[in-house]
Amino acid sequence: MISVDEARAHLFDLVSPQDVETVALAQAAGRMLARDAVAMRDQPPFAASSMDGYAVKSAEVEQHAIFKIIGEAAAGNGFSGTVKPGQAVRIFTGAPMPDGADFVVIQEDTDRRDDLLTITEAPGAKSNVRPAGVDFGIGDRLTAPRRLSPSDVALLAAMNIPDVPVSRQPVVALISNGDELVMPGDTPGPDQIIASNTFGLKALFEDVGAQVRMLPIARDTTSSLTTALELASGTDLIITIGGASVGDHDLVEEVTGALGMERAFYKVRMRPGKPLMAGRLGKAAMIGLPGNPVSAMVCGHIFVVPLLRHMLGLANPLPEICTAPLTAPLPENGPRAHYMRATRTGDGIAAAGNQDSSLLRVLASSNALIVRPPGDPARDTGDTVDYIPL
Ligand SMILES: Nc1nc2c(c(=O)[nH]1)N[C@H]1C(S)=C(S)[C@@H](COP(=O)(O)OP(=O)(O)OC[C@H]3O[C@@H](n4cnc5c(N)ncnc54)[C@H](O)[C@@H]3O)O[C@H]1N2
Ligand code: MOO
Repeated sequence: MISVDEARAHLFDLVSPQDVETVALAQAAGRMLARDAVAMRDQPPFAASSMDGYAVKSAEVEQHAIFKIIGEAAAGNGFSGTVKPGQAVRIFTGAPMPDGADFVVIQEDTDRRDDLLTITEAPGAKSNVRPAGVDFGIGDRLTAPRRLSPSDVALLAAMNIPDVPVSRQPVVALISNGDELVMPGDTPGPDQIIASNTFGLKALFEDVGAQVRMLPIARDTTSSLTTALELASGTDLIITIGGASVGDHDLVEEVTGALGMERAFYKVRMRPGKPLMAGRLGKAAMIGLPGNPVSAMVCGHIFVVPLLRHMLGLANPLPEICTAPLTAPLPENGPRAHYMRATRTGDGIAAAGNQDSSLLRVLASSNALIVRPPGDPARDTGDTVDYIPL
């Protein structure tokens, strides 16, 4: 059996970075920026007023000063003249500052009678002028790779970038297999349960930017699993769920072998998730996840999410490792790395009492996985442990 790090290295070797494609800005949210975006303009492109008021010369600003109003500057319609001593221009938020003016007195601090303006309150030192290019200037960059957030999309729009180079989304095929499985909403027979893993994994992988195709559940026959795997052709990553272990009805190894899978590894020194397998199947990478629901989800977090992030071009695709003090002791760990469902609170972190790999309720109420290396000795309350936030 190989270690988690070795398994991840093998997995990364099975894929290449995704091609770059161009998408319209309106479709860019959530996509991975593939090349730096470079601003082609300054923002704002001119010194602009940040308030509604009157543009004047700062040297003349004092309480009781009087000005003659000579015109108006609005957002989108600037004032073309020049402000001379003793003059003011009515100005609105976002309007270009008129030549000659470098201060905006907010209208609450003034009294206007026809064309005469009096400053009634002592204005503060703040000029209420945004310098040209204060947000960004020509040549400023939004650096790649980065997953584009709504704020990034707003910034790209302001930079006047209508088409965005992004990494093509990895297409993932998900194949649950087992005679016991039916889809949520179906009526299970007396020996059947609901296929939950497909849904949890789909959500997990879409959350990091993959496109997921949920294929029909394969039955426990070689022909059914073969058909499902054939339906997955053309995808970047084929993931089977269940049937990975040593039981008579665990067919993934046999069927993928018959289809010519070049196996990279089978079985990892970890818990849950030991019967993980991976290799290449045609042009796609293939991962066989264990069927136990928590094992499948933990392997999704530990292996598949980093693999997808790697395919999308991120330099640091691995899960973030944090540390926290234990609020309850832990027994000695066995020979496999253990990813323990746990709850992180303000006081520290505690593992759930029951770590059975079938318990989705425990997983759903956990917000962290404590990471225990193989052979980790017993730990006391207060000892620092590593964990991965979920
Ligand atoms: N003799 C041994 N038995 C087992 C070993 C072993 O080393 N020797 N390993 C155990 C471990 S660890 C795991 S994990 C499981 C994994 O087995 P499989 O990958 O073959 O999974 P299945 O047997 O098909 O299913 C296990 C369990 O999970 C349920 N399941 C499967 N798919 C789904 C799904 N899509 N949604 C919800 N639940 C699913 C399935 O009904 C079973 O209850 O093997 C141990 N056995
Ligand atoms: O190691 Mo299996 O993946 O616990 O249930």
